[in-house]
Order: sequence, then structure tokens, then C-alpha cells
Amino acid sequence: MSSTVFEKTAGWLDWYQGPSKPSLALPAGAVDAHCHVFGPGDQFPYAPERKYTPCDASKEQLFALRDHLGFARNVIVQATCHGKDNRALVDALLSSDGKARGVATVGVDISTEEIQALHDAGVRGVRFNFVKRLVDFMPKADLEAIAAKIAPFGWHIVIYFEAPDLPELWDFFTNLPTTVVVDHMGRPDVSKPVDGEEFNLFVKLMAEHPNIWSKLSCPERLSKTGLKALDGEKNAYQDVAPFARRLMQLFPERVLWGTDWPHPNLKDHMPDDGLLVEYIAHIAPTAAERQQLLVDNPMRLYWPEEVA
Ligand SMILES: O=C(O)/C=C(\CC(=O)C(=O)O)C(=O)O
Repeated sequence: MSSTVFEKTAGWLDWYQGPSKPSLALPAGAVDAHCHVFGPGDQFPYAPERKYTPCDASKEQLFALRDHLGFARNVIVQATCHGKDNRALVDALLSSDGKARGVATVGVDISTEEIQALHDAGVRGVRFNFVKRLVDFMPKADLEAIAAKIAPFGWHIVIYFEAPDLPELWDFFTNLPTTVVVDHMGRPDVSKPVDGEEFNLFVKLMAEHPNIWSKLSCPERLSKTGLKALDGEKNAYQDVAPFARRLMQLFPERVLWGTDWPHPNLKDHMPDDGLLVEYIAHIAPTAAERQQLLVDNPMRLYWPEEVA
């Protein structure tokens, strides 16, 4: 799977070919609320300021995976390798028959007309990324200006950061004027206790701020000692599951889940996405919880017009 015009970052792992069919039947209308499209680079070039060059991962390949795994819809999140150029994202949204909505990355100079055009294509949020290996940070004043511009559209803000950076970013996050969705549970160090100081701070963030939601995604990125979602293993990433389970139990109306396909920047292994879906049974063991996590919550956030 090589790009025709770009050379992948050395050591890049392509996504898993021929994923298994999950034995966990997902509820009707399930939403994969965190996934990406990459290029294809010859059609939608990667951004000059990117920190990595991925393999291509097209909308057709994403939609085929959606159908194979048993999801009905996708939320496609702009990845940093495309910078503020949302053309690949918009193209995927417009080709989805209304089955995909998006989260874009924008600059402070974006106009109301440009926001409206993204909205018409299906974008419902912007992403602010605070992971140093992925982006050069935008000044907070610029992010606040973006937040003020998108808020009237009813959009939310997706934030991506690592747990050690939460104390420093706390005031900024808690002053944002919209719904805020945290990627991958704020990237806890899962070798620390689930009820320890670090993760308690994240729980406090959600407990004190009812506008803050979390994705329970990316066990394959966070796991340190868990089995991998490979070779038929349905009990993968059990060191991460208690963290996700705690949030599911405490905040059942503010959690989302996504595959993170095509899993950018994994260095160790590439999960079988079918087995990754089996992980959901460990963090949302009842059908009622899976209905909230995979259908009710993402529908409220991304397709509110369809929710009675
Ligand atoms: O896919 C993710 O959510 C995580 C990423 C990549 C990313 O966020 C991006 O490139 O925008 C990571 O940890 O490298």
C-alpha cells in the first residue's frame, strides 16, 4: 500500500489486511466515532508541515471496513498529516451518503463562509491538538478565536493531549465555550492505578464539567502489558479496559468509541480491527451500555436532527 507520490515515514505500519468479522454484534446504527482518511496522496497531498507521512487510506477503504465490522456510520477526524487542508475529509463526507460526519482542523483566519461550507459538507467540530510529536502548537489566543467563531454553528471542540499535560491545560480546556470531546481518555499512563492521582484528575475534569465528553478509544495505543488484538485474541488490552470501564460507568451519556483506523503512528503492532471491536464488550458489557456508547451518544452529538 504505497503512495504514488509520497514516501511513508520509515517504519510505518500499514493497517491490518483482512480483519476478522467481530463476534460481538454491534447495535443497529452504531457509529465509529473516531477514524481517519489519508489522501490518497496523489489526489489529496499531505501537508508540508506534517510530522509524519502515512500510507494512503481512502474513503472507499474506510467505508468497506465500516460495513465489514457492522458499523452504520463514521465520524472522520482530520489527522495532522493533512494540516488545515480539509479536502480529503470533505470529499469523504460528501461521498458517504450522509453516513459520515467530520471534525476539521482550521486556522484562525477561517471565515464564516468557509465554516458554513464545511458545515454543509457534514463537519460538526474542530480539533485542537496538543501532542508535541504531532504538531507545532497554535497560540491559545488563536484557538480561543477559533472557538468563538465555530460556537454559533453548534460545533464542538475535540482535544488531543497526553495526561501529564492536563494540569497546565486545565484552565484553557475548562473555559472553552462549546461541548468538548477528549480523544483517547486524555492518554493515561495505564501502568499507573486506575484510581490514582493522574486518572483521578481526568475523572475530576469530566465530573466538574458536564460539557466535557471522552472517547474510550485507542487501547492499542495505550496498552503496555495487555495481549494484542491479533491471532484471534478477544481479550486484548486488558490493562486499558478498567480506565475505559470507569468512564463508561461514571459518565454513560458522555462517552464515544471509535476504531482509530488506520491507526497512525503505531510502532509495535497493527491490530486486527475485528478483534478491536471485541474489546467493546469489556468496557460496555451490557447491550444498554453499548447502545449509549455506540448509538445514542454519537447520534446526539453528530446527527442531532435525527434524534427525537
Ligand atoms: O489518530 C489518532 O487519534 C492519534 C494519532 C494521530 C493523530 O492524532 C493525528 O495525526 O492527527 C497519534 O497518536 O499519533
